[in-house]
Amino acid sequence: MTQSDKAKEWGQPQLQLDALIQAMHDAMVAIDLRETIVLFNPSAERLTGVRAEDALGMPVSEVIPNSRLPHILQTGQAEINQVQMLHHRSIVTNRVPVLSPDGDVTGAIAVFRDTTELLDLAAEVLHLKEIQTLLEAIFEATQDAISVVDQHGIGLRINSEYTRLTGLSEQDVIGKAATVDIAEGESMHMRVLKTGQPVRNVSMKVGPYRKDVLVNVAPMRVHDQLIGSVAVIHDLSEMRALTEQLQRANAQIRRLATKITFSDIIAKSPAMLEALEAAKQAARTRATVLLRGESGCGKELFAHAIHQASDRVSGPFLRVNCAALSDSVLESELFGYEEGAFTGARKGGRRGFFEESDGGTLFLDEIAELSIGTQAKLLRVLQEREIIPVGGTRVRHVDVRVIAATHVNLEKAMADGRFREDLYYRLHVLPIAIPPLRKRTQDIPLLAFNFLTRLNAEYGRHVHSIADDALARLLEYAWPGNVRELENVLSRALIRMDYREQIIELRHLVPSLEQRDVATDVFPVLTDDTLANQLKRAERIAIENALKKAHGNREEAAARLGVSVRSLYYKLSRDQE
Ligand SMILES: Nc1ncnc2c1ncn2[C@@H]1O[C@H](COP(=O)(O)OP(=O)(O)OP(=O)(O)O)[C@@H](O)[C@H]1O
Repeated sequence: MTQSDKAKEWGQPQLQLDALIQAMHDAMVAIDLRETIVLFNPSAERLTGVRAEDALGMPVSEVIPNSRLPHILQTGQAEINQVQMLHHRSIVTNRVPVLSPDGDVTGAIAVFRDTTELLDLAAEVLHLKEIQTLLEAIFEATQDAISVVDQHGIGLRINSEYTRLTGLSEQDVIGKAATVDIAEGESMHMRVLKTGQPVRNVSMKVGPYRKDVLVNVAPMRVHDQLIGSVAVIHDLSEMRALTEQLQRANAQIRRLATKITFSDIIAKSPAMLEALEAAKQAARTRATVLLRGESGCGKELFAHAIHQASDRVSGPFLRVNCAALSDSVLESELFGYEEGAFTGARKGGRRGFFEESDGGTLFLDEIAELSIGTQAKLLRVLQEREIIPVGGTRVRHVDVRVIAATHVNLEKAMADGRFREDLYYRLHVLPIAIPPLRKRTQDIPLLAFNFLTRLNAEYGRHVHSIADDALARLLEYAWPGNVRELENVLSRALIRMDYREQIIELRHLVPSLEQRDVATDVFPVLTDDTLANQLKRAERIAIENALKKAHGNREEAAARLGVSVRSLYYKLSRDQE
């Protein structure tokens, strides 16, 4: 047969129909009125496992017992989309009668397809949906921020932790380039998409708040094809804050463990040298000492040094913060209690701080916080050198040197009736005033370099100097938190610095010094003082703020304050006294 003969033959409808039936993915079985199989296509062979030559001419009930085709012959009614089992496979069948042009039933035909694969697929989709729900839950529940981009570096997904950390919402990130969240550093998503390799623990700054973070990014692949990358971002500032706290606590422990002596107290200013001299003299006596000075100016340091230089050095040194405990607890802590003093579980007596420090020194910090009742008891101990434990009657003799400290204006507290006059005079035998740091700026460079030496050792750094403008800022700042604040500011500056930097610049200090706004500055210094002093301090804070806004330019600061430059210079020099 020639090609054109074949083409002609193919033009006949019957041949086309046959070819179609043979090639169909659906199985087809047809019977005549005698219920004999007259059509059995290859898909029917595949589904039933019966060869066409064995099926054709056979009664359908013998080949496919549940075909229901004889029933169709009888009823002449079609059955559409019937689900049934065939050799353990699930199939869907359409059964229709074959009608003559007159409408008589001349046979029946069944078209059926295997739906097992479809059902398996449906189950798989369901399983995938479950996995997706699970992943979504993990995605949102994790405490790490996550961002996902596609193979072109376009943002696909972020979780809510990402928004909390970076301050960027879905609107800012989804559909945008992977670089949108970078404040400092290279986009790790882009690097991973370029190299196909994961990156680990890269530090950078992200978002409008320039959050310090540590980033891990991994490529996402499906069948070896890179389809994007996923980044897990850890908040480094929280970690740093915790590390900082830990280091400070460790430093504090080390300081407590090492004995502090007068040589550890850094002093250059005449006011401080005078206070130091007074403390050295006090150490030679057994008299009660009262240390006065603002918070963080070194009162505890002085107390330690006095004890170390005294003849009680081999005895214990104990500190009680009178502000930290409630009145009743404080009394039993100070004077101890005897068995039965408390009902319930706290049975058995206990020695108080006075007994514990027998032969040594008891440092009573924040003495102005004692209630009037406890003040009376303390006065008795100071006068009689005797204590009576809470709930007890037996008097015990104690040999304790008391060093008291306060940042409160005791004269005013006395005038207000909050501090006993007799106790005031009893404590005031040897008062030592430790000046606030702003009154002794001469000490600042020396203190700063000493702290740097210690902090370098603590943080493994090599910071050796402070830039001129940074030092100038340290000198003009008001230091409401005194030496403790200076120590903290330097410590934060070191943490803020890059590991390679060795000089403290103004920018390393600015955030710490500017974080304190007027309100927090005013409160610690404006309490318990004369009106003149309070006004002076308020004025100083106003000047400080104006200088801050004028970036240290005194002419501009004077203009802002509406005073002459001369008058500003005068006020500044008066504050340095
Ligand atoms: N002259 C100084 N030389 C070296 N370090 C100092 C000096 N003054 C204070 N410091 C340090 O500053 C910090 C605060 O000092 P300290 O605890 O003695 O202050 P304080 O007046 O007792 O504070 P508070 O009233 O808040 O308890 C400490 O770490 C201390 O070592």
